[in-house]
Amino acid sequence: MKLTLIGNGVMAQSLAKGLIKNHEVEIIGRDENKLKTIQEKIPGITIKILDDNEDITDKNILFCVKPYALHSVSARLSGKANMLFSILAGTTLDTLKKQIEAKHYVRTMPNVAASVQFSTTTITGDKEAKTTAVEIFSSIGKAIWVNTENQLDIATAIAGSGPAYLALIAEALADGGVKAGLERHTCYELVQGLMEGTSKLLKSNHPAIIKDSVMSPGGTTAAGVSQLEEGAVRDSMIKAVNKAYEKACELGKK
Ligand SMILES: NC(=O)C1=CN([C@@H]2O[C@H](COP(=O)(O)OP(=O)(O)OC[C@H]3O[C@@H](n4cnc5c(N)ncnc54)[C@H](O)[C@@H]3O)[C@@H](O)[C@H]2O)C=CC1
Ligand SMILES: O=C(O)[C@@H]1CCC=N1
Repeated sequence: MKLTLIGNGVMAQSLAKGLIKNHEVEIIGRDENKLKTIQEKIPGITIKILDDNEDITDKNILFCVKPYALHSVSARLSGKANMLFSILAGTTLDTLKKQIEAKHYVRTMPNVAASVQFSTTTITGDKEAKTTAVEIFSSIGKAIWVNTENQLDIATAIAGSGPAYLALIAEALADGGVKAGLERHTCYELVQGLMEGTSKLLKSNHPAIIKDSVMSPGGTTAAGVSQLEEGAVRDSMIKAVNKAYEKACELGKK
């Protein structure tokens, strides 16, 4: 299937890198230099500068611009697309329908791990497009269909923004090791392995069981965990997800 990405930013590039393995991919953007660099980095991709009257008739569009750019970019599009897959945080199906013509509308929330085919993507929208949407996003990781846009906004706060939270934790853990005297490259190697191993365990174990199994009475983990509790790490995580969800709702009202 041919997919046309509109936007040449971070997320469009992450998606293009992953999707090119199984699809024909075209990327339309406003920055010629960036497009040329993308073509060098992703062999096989087609690049195109966004016209003032960009014909999207019958195309399958992945809309990848910032939410605030929706109006200005959609004003430059003409014709009726086949499927419109939006990745815009918060932006509702109703808003998309008012701005861009398409036969089917789908909201998706992938993440940057799309570039390594490990995105966790939440999807909702026209039921007629469900099979195709799940197929496309399964080719770049895990695809989860939800029934409401509210669920997608909550998922945005976990898996869309989530790589930033986990990267922040990874960096902080490494900083802790450096403070204690271990070389930084070794700390990053440890953290990378730790994240990968824990992710594998999480596939078949409840988080509380993993935590309990590591925490020996009077041991190192109990000492570390009690410090995390003092820093209100759990509470901060819960609040972070809720703040991000509120922001997605706020973006949807603009
Ligand atoms: N960065 C991430 O991890 C994720 C981002 N998203 C969503 O993806 C979308 C894009 O985000 P990023 O790639 O991070 O942003 P970015 O700033 O890297 O890319 C935005 C793109 O929009 C284009 N653009 C902006 N205004 C334009 C205009 N007036 N005319 C033509 N092109 C215009 C820019 O040139 C750029 O190609 C956002 O809507 C965001 O909510 C969704 C999931 C994850
Ligand atoms: O920060 C944002 O708004 C976008 C949506 C999810 C990840 N990045």
